Amino acid sequence: MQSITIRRPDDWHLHLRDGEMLKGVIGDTSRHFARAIIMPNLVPPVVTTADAAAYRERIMAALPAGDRFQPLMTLYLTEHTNPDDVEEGKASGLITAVKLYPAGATTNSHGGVRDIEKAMPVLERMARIGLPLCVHGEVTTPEVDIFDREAVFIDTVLDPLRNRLPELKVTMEHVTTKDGIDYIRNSKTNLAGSITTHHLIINRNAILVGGIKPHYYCLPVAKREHHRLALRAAATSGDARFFLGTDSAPHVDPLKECACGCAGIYTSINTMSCLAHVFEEENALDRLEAFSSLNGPAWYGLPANQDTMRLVRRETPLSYPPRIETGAGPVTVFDPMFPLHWDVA
Ligand SMILES: NC(=O)N[C@@H](CC(=O)O)C(=O)O
Ligand SMILES: [Zn+2]
Ligand SMILES: [Zn+2]
Repeated sequence: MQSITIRRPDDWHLHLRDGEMLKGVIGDTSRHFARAIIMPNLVPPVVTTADAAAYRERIMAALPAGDRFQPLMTLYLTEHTNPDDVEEGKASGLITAVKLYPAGATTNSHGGVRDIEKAMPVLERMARIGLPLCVHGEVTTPEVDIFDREAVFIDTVLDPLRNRLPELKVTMEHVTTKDGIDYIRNSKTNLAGSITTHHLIINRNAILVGGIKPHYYCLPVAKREHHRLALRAAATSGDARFFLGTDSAPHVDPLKECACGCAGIYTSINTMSCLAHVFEEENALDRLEAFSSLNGPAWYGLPANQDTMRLVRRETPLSYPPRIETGAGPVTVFDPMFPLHWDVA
C-alpha cells in the first residue's frame, strides 16, 4: 500500500463564517489543519482588533472538543481603518494579516476599499511593522471582462502599490491565472501567492458545459485550461512562494442554486485527498508537503507544525458526502469529478 507522511498542513485562506454555519463547518478544517488564516468578510466585517478578538472567541467556542486548531485572525481593510489599532493587533499577537477587498469584488466586499489612496496610511504602517497584506486581486471596473480582472488588477493596482511600498509584504490570494503566477515568479521579494484546491482541478468549462453548475462558481472565477496548468506547475514546483489557501467558502445550497447564486466552493472536507491526487498526477507527491505544510508558515514567519499527517492510497475510492448538513442548511461539497483514493489515515 502506498502512503506518504507530511507535516500537518495549514490553510492560508479560509472562510469559517459565523453562528450555525461556523459550528457546522469548523470540524472539517480542524480535523486536518493545524492553523488557518480566517477571512474577515462576515456581515458586518471584522474591522477592528476588538472585532477580531470577539470572532476568535466564537471560533474557539465552536471547535469540536479535543481538536487542536489555531485560527490566525485578519482584519478587513476599510478606508477608515486606524493604523494604531492595526499595530496594536499585531503587537498583541492576535492579528496575522490585513485583507484588502476591492469594493464589490466578491462576497461581502461592499465595505472594502474604493480608493487605495485612503488606505495608504495603514499600508505604510503595515510595511513599517512587517504585517502582511492579503489581497483579493481583482478589479471591479464594469468595463473589464470578468475573466481579465486578475490580470488588470496586477497591472493597475498591485504593481503600482508594490513599487510605491516595496517593503510591504503582499500575499496574492487565490491566484487563478498564468499572469498571476508569472508576476509572482518574476518578483524579487515580498510577494507570494496562495492557490486553492479547486483551481488546480477545474477550468471554466466545469461551470458552463452541459448546463450551468453553480457549485463550481467561485471568485475569482475559474479560467481557461492553460491557466489551470500554470497553477499546477507552480503548486507542484516546490517554489517557496506558492502555498495552499483552500478558499473553502461555504454557502447554503439555496443561496447557490438560484437565479443569482453566491460565489464560493466548499473544499475543507476533501482538500487533502484532492491535493494528493493532483500531486500524484504531476509526479510530485514528494512536494506536497512544501505546498501544504512548509511554504505557508515560512512566508508568515511561523514554525512548521511538529505533528504529522499520513495519507494512504486506498484501492477502493473514498466516499465523501455530496453535501454536509449544518444548522444553517445544507452545503454541497466540492466534487472533483474523479474518484478519490487518497485517504487521511
Ligand atoms: N471565493 C469565493 O468565491 N467566495 C468567497 C470570497 C472570496 O474569497 O473572494 C466568499 O466569502 O464566499
Ligand atoms: Zn477572494
Ligand atoms: Zn476567499
